Amino acid sequence: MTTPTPFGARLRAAMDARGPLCVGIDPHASLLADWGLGDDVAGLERFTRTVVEALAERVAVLKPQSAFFERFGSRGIAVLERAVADARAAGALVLMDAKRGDIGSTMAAYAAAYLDPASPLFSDAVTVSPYLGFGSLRPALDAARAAGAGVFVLALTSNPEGTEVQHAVRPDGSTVAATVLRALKDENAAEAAEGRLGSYGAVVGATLGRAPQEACVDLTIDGPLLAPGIGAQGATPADLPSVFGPAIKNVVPSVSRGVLRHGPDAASLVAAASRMAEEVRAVAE
Ligand SMILES: O=C(O)c1cc(=O)[nH]c(=O)n1[C@@H]1O[C@H](COP(=O)(O)O)[C@@H](O)[C@H]1O
Repeated sequence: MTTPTPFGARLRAAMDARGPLCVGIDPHASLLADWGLGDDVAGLERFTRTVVEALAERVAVLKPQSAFFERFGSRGIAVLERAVADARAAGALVLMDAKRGDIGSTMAAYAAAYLDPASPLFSDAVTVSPYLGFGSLRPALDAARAAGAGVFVLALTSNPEGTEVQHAVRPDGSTVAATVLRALKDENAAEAAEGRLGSYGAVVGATLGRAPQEACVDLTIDGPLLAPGIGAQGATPADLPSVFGPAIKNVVPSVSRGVLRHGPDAASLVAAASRMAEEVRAVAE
């Protein structure tokens, strides 16, 4: 059996070739309505197919938000499966935004769902939540390594409520977020030693302003940093340097509604993503 190319290396190649932008596929009911589509499986299917056809050959990463598919039950999941396969076939990396988190034995089942190449929902990477303890994520971390896939762990999220958990201080004086980031750096050590981007990423909101730099949060995890919050949540690409400092070279800026609101016209979606990619390029260089 051949060893799969690690996710971090595949992501770096995609970022170099296409720019680092991630576009989220978040079929909100309000967006379906704005696009003239029904809030039903047919509308979901049309919305998703339009986004994948417009962007999967262009952007580095597409990030379907599982919740918007789950709300339609098994037929929604079928649309999600198809989107994952079509997007990957067109050359985009698929980051499944599922934010799973559970005890280790259940996490193993989530890993089987998203990180086992035999699964219909197998994705290049998945988002997970570390709030049952970073160690509970071990089955996902191990499954990702075996499959050449990646894991993005919530560290400093874009929403204002996140601070009550993430900024909590542990008995050793470090914050919960810093502990998560340090654990990710350890996971990435082997790939970093070979000079490669690690496969274990952190989620750090683009909305945080200078807070991480002022608090001296160490974002040098040797892996990718997913930065959601651009667009509808108020952040812009121009905010990225002050949030991330020198770690900006590993940032994957993520936008959903800020691009999706330009649909349903495919050319308008492409133009919106291109504008965003250009703004990102201007600040990341
Ligand atoms: O993991 C995520 O993608 C994520 C983490 C975070 O801290 N904040 C955040 O907004 N997200 C997701 O990123 C997307 C943001 O969507 P927009 O606000 O429309 O760009 C949603 O799918 C959120 O679930």
